[in-house]
Amino acid sequence: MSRPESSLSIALVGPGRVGRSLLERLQAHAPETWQLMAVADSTRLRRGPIERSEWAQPFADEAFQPRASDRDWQDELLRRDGIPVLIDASASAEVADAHADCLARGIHVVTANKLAMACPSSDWERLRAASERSMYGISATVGAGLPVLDSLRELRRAGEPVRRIRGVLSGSLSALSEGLSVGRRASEVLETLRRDGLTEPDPRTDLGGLDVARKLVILAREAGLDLSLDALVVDSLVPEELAALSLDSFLRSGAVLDRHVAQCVDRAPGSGRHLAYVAELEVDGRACVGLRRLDDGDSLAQLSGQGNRIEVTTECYAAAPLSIEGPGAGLEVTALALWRDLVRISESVRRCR
Ligand SMILES: NC(=O)C1=CN([C@@H]2O[C@H](COP(=O)(O)OP(=O)(O)OC[C@H]3O[C@@H](n4cnc5c(N)ncnc54)[C@H](OP(=O)(O)O)[C@@H]3O)[C@@H](O)[C@H]2O)C=CC1
Ligand SMILES: N[C@@H](CC=O)C(=O)O
Repeated sequence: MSRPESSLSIALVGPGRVGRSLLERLQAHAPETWQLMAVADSTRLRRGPIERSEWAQPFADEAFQPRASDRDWQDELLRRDGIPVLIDASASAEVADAHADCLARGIHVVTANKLAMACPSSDWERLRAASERSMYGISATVGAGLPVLDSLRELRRAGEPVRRIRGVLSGSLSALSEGLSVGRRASEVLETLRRDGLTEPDPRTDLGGLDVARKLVILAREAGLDLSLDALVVDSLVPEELAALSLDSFLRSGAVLDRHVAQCVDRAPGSGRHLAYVAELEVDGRACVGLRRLDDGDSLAQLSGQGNRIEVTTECYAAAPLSIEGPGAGLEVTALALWRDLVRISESVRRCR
């Protein structure tokens, strides 16, 4: 006998490229019992319940207000009968800071935003403890939903210690490395990647290695290893003189970027003919991310497009690492990862009834 769907009361923060893709999916496929109770961007708030026909365009009419306190709509989510869920599809530190509070108050959180999971060590214990109170869906934060975080969590629960993680963790840098290998200019490749929704809102977060560093911290934490951003060696592809410019000025500085990236390519460690931006973590805590020249036989040299590959070495997976490969960025795969976490919350609540 099929049981009724759980009713979810959803608030979505960050209806940008990823957020809109998810809203379209929700509008088309969410069970009737799911309600959209709030949508907020950096300045606007639309309170619900919102008519389903308007989910994909929540700010299309004037039915929104300036965004003030989030506490009000969070309180309302908690007062409703449905299961309260916050979806964070922003890249905002302010929204990330609210994850631990929401989880501690009984609001489940589903996020594409990596900032909370990659927080400083001093904040980590609080977030970890809060995520035992409510469900924390983080599948979208690494590999755009490739099943790597689930695998690491299961290895940890099974008592199988992780010794090493190595991989290509950025879809945009994977595609950039491929473009550079065949002689394309960095600025030209970057423009296409931005248009296709593969970069961070500010692509310097990708080029500077910070996005990859955050993902490595998230992988390490999910594997039960102690790593924080300040312990990582990060090789940046962003020239210093472009680091503090406004986004528009940075995007107009293609020639400077191209010269700098060409120097980074010349200086990249290794002797092979394949370029890749590689993340490495050893069990003793040594961790680095940077551009490398890889030999033909290297498994990471075989990637194309926005391909990611994550290799996990454990005692059982010693001779050959556990390897997970697939597209590591993209609006639809990321929205699908968020959707899968929502379905997981809905099903797990249904099972507990
Ligand atoms: N693209 C991809 O392949 C993947 C992306 N992600 C993650 O998805 C997230 C979203 O990326 P993307 O959709 O490209 O980003 P966008 O810039 O397109 O959208 C970001 C959204 O967040 C909103 N926002 C910004 N600051 C705040 C704030 N303080 N409070 C509420 N909303 C805010 C923006 O609103 P406003 O317009 O008002 O600023 C906008 O609606 C990022 O964290 C990214 O790392 C994760 C995996 C893969
Ligand atoms: N900008 C990121 C998107 C996913 O996290 C990437 O390039 O991998």
